[in-house]
Amino acid sequence: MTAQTMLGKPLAAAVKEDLRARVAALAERGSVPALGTVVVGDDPGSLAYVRGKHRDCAEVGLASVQVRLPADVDPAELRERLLQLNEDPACTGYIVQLPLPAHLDESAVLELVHPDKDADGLHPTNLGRLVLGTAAPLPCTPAAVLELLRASDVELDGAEVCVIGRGTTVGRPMGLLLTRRSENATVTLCHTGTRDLAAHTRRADVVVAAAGVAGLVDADMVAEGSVLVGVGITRTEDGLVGDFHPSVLEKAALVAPVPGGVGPMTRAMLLRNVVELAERHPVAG
Ligand SMILES: Nc1nc2c(c(=O)[nH]1)N[C@@H](CN(C=O)c1ccc(C(=O)N[C@@H](CCC(=O)O)C(=O)O)cc1)CN2
Ligand SMILES: [Mg+2]
Repeated sequence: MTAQTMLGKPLAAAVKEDLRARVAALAERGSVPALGTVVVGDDPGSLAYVRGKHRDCAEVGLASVQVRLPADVDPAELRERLLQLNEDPACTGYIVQLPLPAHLDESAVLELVHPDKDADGLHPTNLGRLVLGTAAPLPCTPAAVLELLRASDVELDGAEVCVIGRGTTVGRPMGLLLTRRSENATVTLCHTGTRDLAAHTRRADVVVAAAGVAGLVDADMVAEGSVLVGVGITRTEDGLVGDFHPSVLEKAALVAPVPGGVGPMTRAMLLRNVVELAERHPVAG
């Protein structure tokens, strides 16, 4: 079997087209939504991702504003800037680009973002809403994985899904999304302490790999005809490498590649969150 691929770009383009119309409708009602980005330090990868977010905003007609702070910023100064964004009526929602420098407590920083302005869906209140199944902005990467699976008509009802990675931005919320009644999957959440990873991945209809370990899952570890979604990404001398070894392509039915699969959709999901926040809490621009 040679796997088909689930590509993120065409799907992201369709999402953006829908969002452009919704942003135009908001503008007609006098509301101009804007995304804020907060970058601490000058990590080239983070700066590139944030540049992409501002470009994406412009593409769909959203305004955007960037806050940049030095890598050694005083936590009190960062707090002050986030509280200003919480109060700023021109900012619909914002994100704090991760990872943060080591002297900052990531969870404490994310908790400073007002839940109504949480464009990344990572505030504890919004993660709690995800647990309860009430309306909330969804974390962008798990939402992107779900949209890719839906677009390819992957049957999730009753499916065995193995998620590799227990982080707050991907693995844990991924498990919560997939086990909602509307998705109805059975999820096994694996991590670095999992004793026999292959036993879990081999049993799965769908594997979502967010470990960030290049080539971690090879053909021998997956079922014939399975659906594989790559999230983890490693930069090597040979370029970007995902968590799935290329050998899986001979065994799987459907693969979301790295790069080119989940990444572009993650960006589109951030835009969708901003537009939904604006529709829920309109402000005059
Ligand atoms: N506050 C946040 N920080 C981070 C998030 C996030 O969702 N919110 N996710 C990642 C970085 N990220 C967005 O911020 C992101 C990563 C990768 C891609 C992407 O399109 N990847 C491409 C490859 C492009 C490349 O790296 O050269 C792909 O997979 O095809 C988009 C967004 C961590 N921080
Ligand atoms: Mg830290």
